[in-house]
Amino acid sequence: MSQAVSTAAARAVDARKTYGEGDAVVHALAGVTVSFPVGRFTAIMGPSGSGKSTLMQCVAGLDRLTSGSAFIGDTDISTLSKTDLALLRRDRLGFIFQQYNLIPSLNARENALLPLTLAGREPEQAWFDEIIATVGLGERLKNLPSQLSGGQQQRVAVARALVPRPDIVFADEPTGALDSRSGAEILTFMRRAVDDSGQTIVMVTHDPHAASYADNVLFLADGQIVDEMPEPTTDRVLDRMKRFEV
Ligand SMILES: Nc1ncnc2c1ncn2[C@@H]1O[C@H](COP(=O)(O)OP(=O)(O)OP(=O)(O)O)[C@@H](O)[C@H]1O
Repeated sequence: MSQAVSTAAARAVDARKTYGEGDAVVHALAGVTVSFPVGRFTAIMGPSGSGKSTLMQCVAGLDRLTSGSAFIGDTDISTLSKTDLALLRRDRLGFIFQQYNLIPSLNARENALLPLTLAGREPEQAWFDEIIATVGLGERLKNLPSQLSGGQQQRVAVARALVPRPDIVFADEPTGALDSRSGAEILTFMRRAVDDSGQTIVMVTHDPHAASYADNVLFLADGQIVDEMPEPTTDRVLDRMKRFEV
């Protein structure tokens, strides 16, 4: 990638991840060097099994590379202990998954504040209020997850990821479980966080329309980055994905 190292919120250098051995070996990542620029929204696409989730998990410190390095800012996370990695994830990263992963016994407000509560940090009230207003949760803050629709639960998960002002938000199929309208709302919130607050977002998706909200799309195939597309549109991403199918 062309971005200077100093503007990378996260990056990977010759990242390799291997599963199994002998005849059964799988090179989930086969030497990926990539940079995720600060204040930009990057989507990762590619056929099933191309290594998208593995790349995200290894750069986000949820899994370890077999070789190569992954950095969050200037921190080489490949060398961190399990405990330091957990602290880095807690203090510097936000996560949004397809399944919202809310705590069933906590209401929407408590769920949205959970990363701060766990870190012993006080919320910045004005910022919290702004995010809650943006994602349209004001009326629902006292509801338990079971009293919310899927789209509303994902709004809570988006608020939970953004409230601590993380260096990066990693999102894995954030709209995968939502209808198209709720999905569009979630993507609009994510886009707004980048445009209005300079949030850095990295998102894995199968959906060309979801990818069109990003500033740049990276295409993976067989564990390698094979293409990228700045300023994507749904149709152009769809066309590029079709070329993987031949
Ligand atoms: N724990 C594991 N053990 C063995 N092989 C694995 C494991 N996790 C992933 N793989 C393999 O690594 C490759 C990349 O998987 P990965 O989940 O990163 O792909 P993906 O592009 O995210 O796929 P999908 O779009 O289907 O979610 C695949 O061949 C997968 O089968």
